[in-house]
Amino acid sequence: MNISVIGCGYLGAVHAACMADLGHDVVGVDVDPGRVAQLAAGEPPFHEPGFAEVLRRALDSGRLSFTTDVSRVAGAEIHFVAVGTPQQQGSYAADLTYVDDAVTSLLPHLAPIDGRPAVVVGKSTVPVGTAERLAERLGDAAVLVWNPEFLREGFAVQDTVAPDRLVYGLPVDETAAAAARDALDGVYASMLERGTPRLTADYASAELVKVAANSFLATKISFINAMAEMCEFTGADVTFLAEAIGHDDRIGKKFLRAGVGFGGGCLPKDIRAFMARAGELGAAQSLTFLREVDSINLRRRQHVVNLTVHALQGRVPGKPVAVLGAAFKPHSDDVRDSPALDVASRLAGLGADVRIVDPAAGPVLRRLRPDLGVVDTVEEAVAGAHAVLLLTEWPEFVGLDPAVVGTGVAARTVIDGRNVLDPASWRAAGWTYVGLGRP
Ligand SMILES: NC(=O)c1ccc[n+]([C@@H]2O[C@H](COP(=O)([O-])OP(=O)(O)OC[C@H]3O[C@@H](n4cnc5c(N)ncnc54)[C@H](O)[C@@H]3O)[C@@H](O)[C@H]2O)c1
Ligand SMILES: O=c1ccn([C@@H]2O[C@H](COP(=O)(O)OP(=O)(O)O[C@H]3O[C@H](CO)[C@@H](O)[C@H](O)[C@H]3O)[C@@H](O)[C@H]2O)c(=O)[nH]1
Repeated sequence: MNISVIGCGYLGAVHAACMADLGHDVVGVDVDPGRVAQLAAGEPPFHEPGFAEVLRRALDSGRLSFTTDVSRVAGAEIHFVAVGTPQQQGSYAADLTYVDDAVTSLLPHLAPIDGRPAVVVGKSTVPVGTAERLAERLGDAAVLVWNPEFLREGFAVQDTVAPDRLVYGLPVDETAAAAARDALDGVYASMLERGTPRLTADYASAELVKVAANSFLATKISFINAMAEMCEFTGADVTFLAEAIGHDDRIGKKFLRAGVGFGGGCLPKDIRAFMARAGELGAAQSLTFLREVDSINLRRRQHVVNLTVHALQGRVPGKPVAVLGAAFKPHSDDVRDSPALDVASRLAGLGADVRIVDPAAGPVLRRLRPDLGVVDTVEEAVAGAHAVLLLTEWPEFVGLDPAVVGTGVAARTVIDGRNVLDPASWRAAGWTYVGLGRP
């Protein structure tokens, strides 16, 4: 099928390449000429395992191209909207400017193909009610489907081609809904043939599935981080607690890793936008718990700062501190709302001589935060450090030998912000080990 993808960031670029790899003809459109040039040259503009290979294969097949010229979407049967919906400056609400701009730019190029209406598919994460408003804006020019995306960074390719489920939010008009559903089924045929569950609903339900899922995940993390706080008060071990409660199938083991908390371009801004939307709808009370989820999460960052200040005996200015990790999670170079970067920034703000190292996010960090001391190796980061903070659980950090790391430091204190190191072996090597809710 002929497809266009508007917005080629983490979501759109991976979606475009994967759809072409599945055999569709895809044009990816982005307003950022640098990004388009990189993608067209087969260079991933971000770190995402497996993406470079899919991108290269899709480009070589001749089925994938990238452009800044939105008129090139004419001829596509299906147009995916995958632009950003970041948090507005000074408010919790989502900024829908990019989504509205994308629709505005598409409108002149939408036309029926072989008598079938054009189909616009919203993939961006939006406040409930957005799809209905956009459908009105599209009028007769296209049928709108809301098809939220659930991919995780670090697993984006795998999650795109083998999702847990597909959700379609369809228009009320049954004929339009059937046409749009069939068109989207054509795009996802290989997944549907493998038995991927496909759930259809109205627009509002489909939009809510996405933010409900992210709210649940964020709540799970803040729940275990609240338990970590309780463990800190009682001397109990949150990693044991998580394992023990996780044996109950109703609770499950996933998303119960206590530490410095959640970050990234999704969970933090999505729960805030959800709260903002609830307020607009007069339903703020239904989501007050998310306020607590957010504040537990942010508290963990300050807690790590406090632990570090304590380790430095309150004498922070000028003290070298090694920060291992900058990305919001391993296997990504995304530093959007990253807890690691936030902690590093707060410590730098207190005057610490922060040296931060990340296997993937170094170049991004040098561009975005030239004020921070970004280094290339763990050795450089820990040289002369009075405290070592592990804040992103990259395998190369988890596997560090405490004896080797210890040779470079000024003081052997490690703060394990992800509870991934083995306290016994670090202590045996002469380190003061500080976990988060873990003695
Ligand atoms: N990143 C993820 O893992 C993920 C997963 C699921 C859903 N989402 C949602 O998907 C959306 C996109 O997220 P992202 O992380 O890919 O964002 P991003 O910021 O990485 O990418 C957005 C891209 O859209 C481009 N853009 C902006 N306005 C445009 C326009 N009018 N026309 C064409 N291109 C335009 C930008 O230049 C940028 O390249 C968000 O709503 C996000 O919440 C993201
Ligand atoms: O037990 C856990 C699990 C995760 N995290 C943190 O939570 C954040 C988010 O992790 P994850 O959800 O794996 O990454 P994302 O790529 O942001 O994916 C989330 O956000 C996407 C965008 O909406 C959704 O599509 C995904 O389904 C949803 O998992 C990261 O900072 C993790 O370090 C924890 O602290 N403890």
